[in-house]
Parts: sequence; structure tokens; C-alpha cells
Amino acid sequence: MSPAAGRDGVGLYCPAKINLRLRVGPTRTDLGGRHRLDTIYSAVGIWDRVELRPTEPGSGFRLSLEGEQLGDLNRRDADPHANLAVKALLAMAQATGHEPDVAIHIVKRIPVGAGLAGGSADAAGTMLGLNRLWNLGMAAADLDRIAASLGADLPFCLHGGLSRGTGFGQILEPLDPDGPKVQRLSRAGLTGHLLIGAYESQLSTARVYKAFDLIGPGPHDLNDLQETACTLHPRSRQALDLARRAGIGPAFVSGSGPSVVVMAPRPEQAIALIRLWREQNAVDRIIEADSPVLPRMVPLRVTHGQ
Ligand SMILES: C[C@@](CO)(OP(=O)(O)O)[C@H](O)COP(=O)(O)OP(=O)(O)OC[C@H]1O[C@@H](n2ccc(N)nc2=O)[C@H](O)[C@@H]1O
Ligand SMILES: Nc1ncnc2c1ncn2[C@@H]1O[C@H](COP(=O)(O)OP(=O)(O)O)[C@@H](O)[C@H]1O
Repeated sequence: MSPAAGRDGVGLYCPAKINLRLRVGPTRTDLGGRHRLDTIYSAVGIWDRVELRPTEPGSGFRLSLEGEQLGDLNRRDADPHANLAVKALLAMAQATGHEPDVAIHIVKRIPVGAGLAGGSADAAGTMLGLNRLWNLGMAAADLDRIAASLGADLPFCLHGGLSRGTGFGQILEPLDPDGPKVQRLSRAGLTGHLLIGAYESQLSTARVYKAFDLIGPGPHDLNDLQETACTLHPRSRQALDLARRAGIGPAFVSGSGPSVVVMAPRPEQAIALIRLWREQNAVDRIIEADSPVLPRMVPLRVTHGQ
């Protein structure tokens, strides 16, 4: 991780997450009623920026959001305590005996409720930033434990890169970038340049998992939740069909969706797919990115005139 926090705080670049494989098993009481998973997480270069600045002692936390597509975060009645970054601040404060006197500013670029773990990314960035801002020196295992209490894919968001996830998604086996497993993923076209097709509408992860128990997995999908997500959000199926018919891919739904991921290693493939998606109005937003990537931390400095 990069240099220590600056005098005025710390900034984190928090990547999104996709699932290159997502096998969903039955719900388990020993997993808190969640489904058993076997997944390959990959961090993707769509970046939220989380800025943490100390506030006056005893003044409590502040939250501010910035971005074009804030989804349901933009509701006037949105409770700041429901924001996953705030939940992470309060959990870290409780675990370490610190007062949560921190201003959190989030610049959102990860589509909200998209299956890209935008909330978990911001929460993980907040945890990494506080570890530095408060000079905690917390061990990774302790951070992972707090992260797992906040969300199933939050532990992965602390680390980024490529990891296998089991349990309810919180047990991680980081994949060696130079090892045989990642080489196999690359040969299958599952690393490198990709397109994300995103939507104004959101899918609730809880709703998708509940519907999955009735709908089940598609026969050949990389993602067991894909058939459910496409049933609940047919435009995702349309976007995937267009990619498949154009021979561009692999193409799959990201996590609980609705966003879709199409691996497009060659520029002409990306250009062709962007044209197809736009002609057919198959998606609302198209983002080009690379994967895997790692979270990044930068010191904040007061800008002139601030
Ligand atoms: C589907 C996945 C795939 O990586 O990602 P997203 O699509 O959300 O990004 C994750 O499993 C989502 O992780 P996360 O979004 O952190 O889930 P949580 O907040 O912990 O739980 C949201 C809802 O999903 C259910 N859930 C979550 C994980 C799991 N293994 N089984 C479940 O049934 C929970 O019971 C809860 O009702
Ligand atoms: N910082 C945050 N960024 C995005 N969503 C958040 C955040 N905090 C809380 N949420 C809520 O979490 C829900 C899921 O958001 P997100 O993590 O982006 O999607 P997904 O779980 O599908 O990957 C949304 O309803 C959103 O209101």
C-alpha cells in the first residue's frame, strides 16, 4: 500500500468487483442462513474515491457524496447510517476505541446496486484508510474479521486482485498472478480489458438470492445467479445475447446483477459491441476497464484556497 496518510487525511481508490465464476450452494445455518459460495472474485478498474479527513474531537462523523449516478443513495431521506462506508467507520471505531470523528467524502463512479460491490468497495476503502489515519497497524486477519461482519464480499474488497472465495464468500484464497490458476483464467479470456454494461435500475442482492432458490442456475452459465438476474432484469439477457451473437466474450452477469461483463480483449471488439448495445438500447451506461487491479491509497493535502 502506498505512502502514509497526509497531514489532512487519506484518500483511497476503491475498485469494483466482478465474479469470474460464481457457484451458489444451499443456505446454511452455520453461514448465518446465507448461501454457500464458491467464487472467483476479480477487482476491476472502475474506481470509487473515498476521502477521510479528521473532524473536531467530539463532532462525530460527516458523509458527503459526489457523482453522476448515485442510484438510491441520492434519495433525500437516505439515512447516512445506512451507508456501508459509515457502517465501516462505526465498526472500526467500536473495535479500536476511537471516536468516529471523521468526514467521509465519496466520489461514486461504481454503478449502485449493480452487482459490482460498490458499497463494499467504499466500506473496505474506509477500513484501509482508518487503519492508516489512526495509525492502528491492524493485522489483515483482524480487518478481514470486521469486514466479514459487514458484508459477504467486503473481505475481498480489502485486498483486490484475484481471489477464490468460499464459505459465504468471506473465506479468501488469493490467486498468485503468475500462478497456473491465473494463467488458466487468462487463457480462457477472463482477465484483461472488459466492457461493463450498467443500468439505471438496481437489483437487490437479497431479492436475487431469494429468487435464485426458486429459479436455480442456468445450465452453462459462469455465474449461477445469472439466470435469476436475467429473469428479473431482461435487458441484461438482451445485452448478453448481443455479445454472444457477435462472438465477443466471455460474457456474463456480474454477481447479483443487473450489470453485465463482456471480456473484449481487442479494440475492434469493444467498438463493435458498444455500437450494438447503443443501437439496441441494451444498456444505459457503458464502462471500459481492465482487471484485475489493486486498491490504492494516497495522502490528502489541503488544496490552495480550500
Ligand atoms: C452476490 C455477490 C457475489 O459476490 O455480490 P454482489 O452481486 O452483491 O456484488 C455477493 O455474494 C453479495 O455480497 P454482499 O452484497 O456483501 O452480501 P451481504 O450484504 O452480506 O448480503 C446481502 C443479502 O444476500 C444474502 N447472501 C449474501 C451472501 C451469500 N453467500 N448468501 C446470501 O444469501 C444475504 O443473506 C443478504 O440477504
Ligand atoms: N457507499 C455505498 N455505495 C453504494 N451502495 C451503497 C453504499 N452504502 C450503502 N449502499 C446500498 O447498498 C445497496 C447495494 O449497493 P452496491 O454494493 O452498489 O450493489 P451490489 O451489492 O449489487 O454490488 C444499495 O441499495 C445501496 O443503497
